[in-house]
Amino acid sequence: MAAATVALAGGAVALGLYWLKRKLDDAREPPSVGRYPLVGSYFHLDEPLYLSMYEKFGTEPIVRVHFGTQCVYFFNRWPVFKEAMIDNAEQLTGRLPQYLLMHLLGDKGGIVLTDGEIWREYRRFTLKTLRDFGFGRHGAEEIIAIEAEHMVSTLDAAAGEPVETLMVMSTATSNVICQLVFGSRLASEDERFSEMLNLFRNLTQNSSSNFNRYIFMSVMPLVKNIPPLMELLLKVPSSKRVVENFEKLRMYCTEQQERHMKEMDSVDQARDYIEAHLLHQRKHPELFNDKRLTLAVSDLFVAGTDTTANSLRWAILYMIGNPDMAEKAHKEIVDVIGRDRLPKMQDKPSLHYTQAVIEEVHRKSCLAPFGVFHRVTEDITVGGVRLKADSICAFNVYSIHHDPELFPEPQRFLPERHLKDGQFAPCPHLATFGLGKRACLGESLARMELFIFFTALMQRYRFGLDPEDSRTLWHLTEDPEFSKGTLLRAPPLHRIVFTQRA
Ligand code: HEM
Repeated sequence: MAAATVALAGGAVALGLYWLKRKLDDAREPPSVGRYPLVGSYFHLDEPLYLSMYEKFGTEPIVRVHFGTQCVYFFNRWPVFKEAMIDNAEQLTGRLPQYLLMHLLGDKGGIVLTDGEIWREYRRFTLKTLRDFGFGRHGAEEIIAIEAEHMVSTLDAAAGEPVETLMVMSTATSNVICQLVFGSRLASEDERFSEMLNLFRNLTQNSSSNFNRYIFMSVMPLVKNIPPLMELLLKVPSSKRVVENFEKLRMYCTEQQERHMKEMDSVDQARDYIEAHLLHQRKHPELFNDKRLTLAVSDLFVAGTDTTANSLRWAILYMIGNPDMAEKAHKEIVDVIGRDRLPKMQDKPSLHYTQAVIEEVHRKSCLAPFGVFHRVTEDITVGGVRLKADSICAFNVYSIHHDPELFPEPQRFLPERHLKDGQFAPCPHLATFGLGKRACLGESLARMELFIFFTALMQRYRFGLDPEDSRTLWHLTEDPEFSKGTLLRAPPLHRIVFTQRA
């Protein structure tokens, strides 16, 4: 009896001390969305999280969310975001440790999820190689122009019947990556490619994967110290599905690599990313190998396909919502380019209003609302808050892009924000592609694709909603439902009528 009383009293004291410590810790820390022991903020997460964080904590520079015991610091306003990513660029180059990936592959690698020397070398190699193949120069422009021609001929063939846009746009954007990476238009030429596109989508746009992500992040710090937990995690049906999808992706990339390897003996000048890698890995086998190549290739697809495709889908929807702006952009395009040829990058400097529209699409759509999570590599201070090494950080693109001090009337779609005396003057406070050393590696390619595809569509068509769809524009652009728990803020599936202009 006495022992039980002592145990109870001991438990109560421990709980009290825990509560007191947490109160003291919390007083020194930025506000939290709320949390309970062990489960963290799970029961406080109002989805979509980017929106509830903006509505409840819009004026707070940093907000904390607890994924189980793992605290994540969200930079919620521009000054702290910039202070973190620019002033502390080197210390923000870490990523979440990928124990699961390492467990599956026996290795780490790729670009998006890795860090340290492997990331640095892969990022440098990838940027250089894609640049050599015309990333940011004529090579990529030619590839995009061919895809723009295919896109408009698909839309012309629909002859005014409603078209589901995600497939058309993502086929075009993934063909661009296919050409640079595989040297062919696989997205159109291989029947299995649409299955691959669906797998990418499952990783980024499936709201049920939110729960997985929460569990994943919550248990990761424990997995490191308790290996059987990893085995258990891999048996949960939802994580099993993610692993299976990932495996299919990996197998597909491996097949493409093997096809290239067979032809490699006769090649001393690389024609695409895979060949460049295979040649490079002969010289630097200590860092570059087949497994890491597969991961780097799937990173380029996951990061480079649906991002650009969905920005285009947003642009079309915003033009439907703002027909006067659509007419103004169309007139500018026809005045500068005419109707007889497709747009080129050389036209860009003359198309001020069109560029401002695209910039406003980036601001308003907040495509990747939390970017990709970062890990702090050594102790730093941001916004007066001490972030210890291994702290996890992210940024809330939605809060930054809807800050009324930076963007008056933030809910309005206003291309004029990015014009000065009629000239394109992009607003410097956009977080679309991230900032600093880990900013989007594909930004220049994405911008080139968006310019050519969007301008080609605006030159040729009027856009309209499917008359048989009962949903309004609000359901497709503003309804919080469709972006609950997803990594990408993509409009729900819908069809658009493309009417050729006279
Ligand atoms: C509108 C289109 C796009 C948007 C909005 C976008 C946005 C982003 C964002 C927010 C990040 C994370 C930045 C950070 O961690 O702080 C990122 C990373 C990345 N993006 Fe993009 N992206 C787009 C297109 C592309 C394309 C076309 C490619 C492919 C060539 C690409 C490849 C990557 C890669 C490889 C990373 C990881 C970089 C690293 O970790 O070092 N992205 N992107």
